[in-house]
Amino acid sequence: MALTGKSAVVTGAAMGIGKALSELLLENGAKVALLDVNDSAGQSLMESLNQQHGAGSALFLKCDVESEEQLKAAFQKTVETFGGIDILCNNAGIMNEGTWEKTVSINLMGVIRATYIALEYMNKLNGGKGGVIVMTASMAGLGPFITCPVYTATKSGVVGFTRAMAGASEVSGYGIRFNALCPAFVQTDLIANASANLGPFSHLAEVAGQIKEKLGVISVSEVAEGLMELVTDETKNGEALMILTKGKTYMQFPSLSK
Ligand SMILES: NC(=O)C1=CN([C@@H]2O[C@H](COP(=O)(O)OP(=O)(O)OC[C@H]3O[C@@H](n4cnc5c(N)ncnc54)[C@H](O)[C@@H]3O)[C@@H](O)[C@H]2O)C=CC1
Ligand SMILES: CCCCCC(=O)/C=C/C=C\C=C\C=C\[C@@H](O)[C@@H](O)CCCC(=O)O
Repeated sequence: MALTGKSAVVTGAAMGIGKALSELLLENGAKVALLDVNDSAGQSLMESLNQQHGAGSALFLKCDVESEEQLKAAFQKTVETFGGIDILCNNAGIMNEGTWEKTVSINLMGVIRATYIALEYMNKLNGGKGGVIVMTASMAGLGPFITCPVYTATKSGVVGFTRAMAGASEVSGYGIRFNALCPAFVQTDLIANASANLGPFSHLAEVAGQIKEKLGVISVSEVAEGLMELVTDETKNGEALMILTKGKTYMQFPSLSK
């Protein structure tokens, strides 16, 4: 799938991994709607991206993935501006074991909320053109990250949702591929602020540090390269791509249907 002329929506786009995903999509010729709760970071990113890639190539829309109403308005505005949606990156996420309900609401419910709204525009059965939806899950979604049980639960849920939606789409003929990025530690504010957000597991901060030391920390651009592979390779559907300092691996899972 070539990206020239394609339209993408990225949630949590103002900073960190979402910013890197948006930059690489634009570099490859897509137009990008940047959805984020952070108004000032989102506005200034849009201005700088439009200077680099041409006026109108990036559109910032203030949007909280916890709000169905804000998501619906943002998707509608994207379609009005860019003429459709070909790519959705469900990237917005937090790690906070203290405010665990919010972690579930953003990381898992936000992904499901945005996906179902996107289907209204992308699903070939509704007159859409199809496309690809990529979730930023985590390596925590593949095995337990013991210092962050709720975060682990949300990311495991995202991997399961992605793989089940991939099968449902294939069998139903939605024309949409679903894949998940599963990076280990990535150099962003999320891990910089992590020790203060461990809630009832704050006594395990040192253990989290040891796991981080063992696995190493990758850059946001390494995650964005993984996104490009999952978006452009049309054979990829229902994949969970683990990204570590030592490279990328497609995960193998037991099959329930084949
Ligand atoms: N940093 C890491 O080590 C890893 C992060 N991830 C995942 O990557 C995704 C992005 O995380 P980072 O870039 O590291 O975090 P970050 O904290 O650097 O950036 C997150 C962005 O999401 C936005 N955001 C937060 N809540 C939102 C909401 N309710 N609605 C819309 N936007 C919202 C923030 O304003 C921010 O711009 C998350 O889903 C995270 O779980 C996955 C694996 C590793
Ligand atoms: C194993 C799965 C990787 C998961 C990466 C991810 O998706 C999210 C990570 C979230 C939190 C990271 C926490 C890191 C914390 C440490 O940097 C901190 O606890 C170190 C404290 C210093 C010490 O050694 O006491």
